[in-house]
Amino acid sequence: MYASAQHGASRSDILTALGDTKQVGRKSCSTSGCCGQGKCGSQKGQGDLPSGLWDKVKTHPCYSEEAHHHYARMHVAVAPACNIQCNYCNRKYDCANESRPGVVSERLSPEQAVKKVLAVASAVPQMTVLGIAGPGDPLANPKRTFKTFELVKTAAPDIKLCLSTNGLMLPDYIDAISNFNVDHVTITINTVDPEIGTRIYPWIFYKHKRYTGHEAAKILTERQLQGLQMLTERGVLTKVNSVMIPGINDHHLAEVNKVVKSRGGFLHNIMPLISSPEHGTAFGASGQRGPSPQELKAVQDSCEGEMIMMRHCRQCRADAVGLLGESRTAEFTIERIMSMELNYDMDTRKAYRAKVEKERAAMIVAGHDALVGLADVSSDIKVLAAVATKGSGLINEHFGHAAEFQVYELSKAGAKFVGHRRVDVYCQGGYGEEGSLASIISAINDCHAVFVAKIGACPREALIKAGITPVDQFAHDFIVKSAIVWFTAYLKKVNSGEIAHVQRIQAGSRNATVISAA
Ligand SMILES: C[S@@+](CC[C@H](N)C(=O)[O-])C[C@H]1O[C@@H](n2cnc3c(N)ncnc32)[C@H](O)[C@@H]1O
Ligand code: SF4
Ligand code: SF4
Repeated sequence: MYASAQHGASRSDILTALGDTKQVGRKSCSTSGCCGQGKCGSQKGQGDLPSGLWDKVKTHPCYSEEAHHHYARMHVAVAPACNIQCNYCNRKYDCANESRPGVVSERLSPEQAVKKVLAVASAVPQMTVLGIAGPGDPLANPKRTFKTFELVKTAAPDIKLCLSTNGLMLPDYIDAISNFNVDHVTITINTVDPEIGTRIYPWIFYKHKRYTGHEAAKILTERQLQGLQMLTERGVLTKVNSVMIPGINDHHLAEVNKVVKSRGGFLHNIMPLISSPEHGTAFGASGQRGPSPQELKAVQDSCEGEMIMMRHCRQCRADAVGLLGESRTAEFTIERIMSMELNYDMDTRKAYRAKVEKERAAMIVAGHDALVGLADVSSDIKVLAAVATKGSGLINEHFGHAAEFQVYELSKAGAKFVGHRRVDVYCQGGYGEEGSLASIISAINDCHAVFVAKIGACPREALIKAGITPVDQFAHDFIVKSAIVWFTAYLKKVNSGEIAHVQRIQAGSRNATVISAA
């Protein structure tokens, strides 16, 4: 969503919260994308949320794009079994360096899981959410799943609980989900047409029986939609994941979006198929490709309407820990946790959140103020910009250390987060830098600029040669504000004839640019 639509409070509320009442009456923005009341944006965004809903999502890194800069999540791998087979999933393949759904290094008992939650919560005060997302299906392992929730709810009551399911057993566990105060549920719905389902799901196991073909896909779809409706009736916020599989369901995802929206889905996360022959999946073996970033964005854009589209999913491992895009899993192995001193202090966590909220408010105000400057420039140009960040909404990563770039679309409406690109880190200790630089340039080739905290002479020169402007004058400043200020200056130069606006070419090969290997 756009900078102008990233929060549920008005600019005045924010300034008041900041204690800056002097500024409350200052001119607020009046561009087409921003009404100056925080309820703005050319499309439905979280700025349009009623405050009750905003309160539910404002510290959830997956349910709020804006929150993902500040808050972390963790998954505990307590659910090994699954009751269906997807052609893109092989849970036996594990690689500690790989971030991809279904991948885990250690499976945990509920008792180990709660110990891990307390260890992470003590060390990472920005961790707000515990999710169970496999490596199989949480509802195919109900005892382990709900035991974990029960233990965590008692030991760490300030942590939100989440689960991610294929939905087959969802209607049977709606009461348990409500009783354990699971705040957020994700259902993977790749199709609402059983015919398409036959190409994604070879079998399901339901009520002690194995089903295949059309019958299997029909049962799965009906149970998923029934479960979604039941969650909506109970007031549980539901995210729908859809894996985009070119040639199979890409043309059908707009229909999925309509159907899940009509049943009360809150957020739609269309994510790219990850498929490599070495993962040992049916799609990997058949050569089924995933979408390019441009194909993914086009489908996400086509679904943008009444339902909020999630574009910042990192397709995490089933034992992921940290901010989205950051991997701290290796710091919290069972062996290490057992020897850790736990210091789970709710007051410290609360104080940390209060500090984060102040910083967040300052960031939003800075974005609003930058939009005021943009309001005076007329143009319908849109450009993409890549950003190197370690979090907190700041440009605070060195070009050479970035393992991903966040991508923003800049237009008169503001700065809108539209995705991220995983890259090989440029600094390789003197070996292989040329190769990684070429692949980074290929991955962000559709961007006009790259915002970094610092950049060396060699990559700077190569980026300029490729037509991408390296921008380091906003080091450690807010991303959204800086991007808008840079874009305002860019438009002014284009309008005065000082520079010519050129369309950027598409980002490079699919393998170089596909989002996260999660
Ligand atoms: C590992 S699953 C665990 C939760 C549950 N079993 C499910 O499928 O919803 C978490 C998410 O990762 C997605 N996923 C698994 N393998 C994938 C792949 N190869 N490419 C893209 N998404 C994948 C699933 O579709 C699901 O939305
Ligand atoms: S439902 Fe989830 S865990 Fe089961 S096969 Fe599909 S992706 Fe894998
Ligand atoms: S997989 Fe996506 S939705 Fe799940 S925790 Fe990671 S970023 Fe959030």
